[in-house]
Amino acid sequence: MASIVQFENVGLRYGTGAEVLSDVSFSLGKGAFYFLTGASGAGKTSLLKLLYLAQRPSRGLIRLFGEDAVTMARGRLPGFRRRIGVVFQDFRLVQHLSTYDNVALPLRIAGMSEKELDTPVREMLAWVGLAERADARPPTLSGGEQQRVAIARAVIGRPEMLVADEPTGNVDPDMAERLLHLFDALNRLGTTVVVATHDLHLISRIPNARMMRLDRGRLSDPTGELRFPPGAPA
Ligand SMILES: Nc1ncnc2c1ncn2[C@@H]1O[C@H](COP(=O)(O)OP(=O)(O)OP(=O)(O)O)[C@@H](O)[C@H]1O
Repeated sequence: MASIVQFENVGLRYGTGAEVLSDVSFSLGKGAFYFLTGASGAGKTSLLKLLYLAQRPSRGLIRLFGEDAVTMARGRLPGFRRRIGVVFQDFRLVQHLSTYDNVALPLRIAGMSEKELDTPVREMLAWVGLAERADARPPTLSGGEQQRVAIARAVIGRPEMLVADEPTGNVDPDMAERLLHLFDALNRLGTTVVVATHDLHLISRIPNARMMRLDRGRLSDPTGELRFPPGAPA
């Protein structure tokens, strides 16, 4: 399988603190589905930030979409980021835009006309159960509703890679399953998916997913040979 991401001996420290990620080496296969697990504080969000280019490593090599992401000129970063859909742990919705406009944003940035984007945006809102909340602004939405807007916005543009940080932390189990189904459908269309979660039930729902586990800043399998979850066919 061709790889879309390669990390070699990556380390990350914030400021002058101790390393929060050390000697992290792995590669992600194009079109595969990964879960990232690990205790609170193990470094999951930090690893995802490196993946979506919000953070540069303190040491090591990162290749993304076949290019060196560490030495890449700053001016090229936005173009790369547009190829990645991100569901942030704290949602980061545009507060003054409606639900509809938040979800439409990636399609507008990609140059789609209002006429073209209306149907996909409305279908996506219906899928995440927010058709009735299309005109509401984020401050009037519940945490679970905001999380669903964030997910809809991240997946609507069919990015090459989807990176999601605890994307079902604020919704009930039925909705979590529905959202996972959305990630699975996107994955079947070719998107490489990386989901950080503590939810073992969710992990068991995608039998072909591979596992990455962080333990205090280190991958529990230092060879980077990422494994299928227990009980799944190898
Ligand atoms: N901006 C920052 N500045 C300094 N230290 C940070 C920063 N962000 C994270 N850390 C530290 O890095 C370590 C890893 O944090 P990170 O958020 O990556 O863990 P996590 O596995 O995502 O945790 P959680 O499951 O609780 O979200 C923690 O010790 C945290 O305090």
